[in-house]
Amino acid sequence: MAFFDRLAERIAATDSVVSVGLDPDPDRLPEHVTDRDLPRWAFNRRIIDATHEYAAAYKPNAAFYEDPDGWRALEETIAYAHGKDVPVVLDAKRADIGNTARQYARSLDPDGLNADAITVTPYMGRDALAPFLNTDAGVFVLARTSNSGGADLQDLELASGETVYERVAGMAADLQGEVGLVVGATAPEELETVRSIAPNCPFLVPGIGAQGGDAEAAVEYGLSDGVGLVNSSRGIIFAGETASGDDYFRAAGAAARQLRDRLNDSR
Ligand SMILES: O=c1ccn([C@@H]2O[C@H](COP(=O)(O)O)[C@@H](O)[C@H]2O)c(=O)[nH]1
Repeated sequence: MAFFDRLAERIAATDSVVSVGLDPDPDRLPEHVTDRDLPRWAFNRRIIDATHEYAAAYKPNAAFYEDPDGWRALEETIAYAHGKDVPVVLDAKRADIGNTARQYARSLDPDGLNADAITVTPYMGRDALAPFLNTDAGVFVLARTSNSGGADLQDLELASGETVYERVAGMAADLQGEVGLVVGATAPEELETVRSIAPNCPFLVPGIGAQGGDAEAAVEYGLSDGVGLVNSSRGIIFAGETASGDDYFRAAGAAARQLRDRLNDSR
């Protein structure tokens, strides 16, 4: 089944558009997982157990797994999320010349990492995105990112009068495939603009919680026909930082539930 149909089913089943970001920063892992064989996997497993009923998706950022043990932890994490029926968006911000992009796209293959969707960067243009598009997997194209430097290039005005991020949104909306857009909740006006350019694209909206973005705008503009994802990573997985033992993970579950409920107030 195509990614956004599966995501729609998951959103309906959980009544949630929350994407739980699995970014297990080694410097912030609780002591009781650091002595395990694969601490990031041990941590993610407990987080998934605590949050899956509120999770429309999980979003591991590849940056937190870029070493041999990390890759094993990521494989285990994705398989475990699938065991709970939760789709996984690999936030890897890939794309490259064709033969290289084809290798990156293996992250979406069942005999690769088996992620359900991936984030890609539009900077190299359409051909660099093509290898990600001819499958049922979801492809979220970075349009207007949540960091302050996102404005440096993405807000530049082109000779046509449109901004770079508007051009990216238009290009992505024209692509064939399971295409969505990444637009940060820290840029609510840009969120509204991108929604008007790409009315049928589901958005992946990071930047709420730790980055202080606008959760209400994320819901108002992030969803297309009810489908889209609003991500929080540190705000959920480290919600229990001052707690210990099982309370640590209970706090993550409570944070995911509270975010679901808060977002649902605006749906
Ligand atoms: O524009 C973007 C694109 C990606 N991200 C990623 O989302 C999470 C956000 O984490 P928080 O802890 O909720 O701030 C993280 O993996 C980022 O790399 C983003 O923030 N903004």
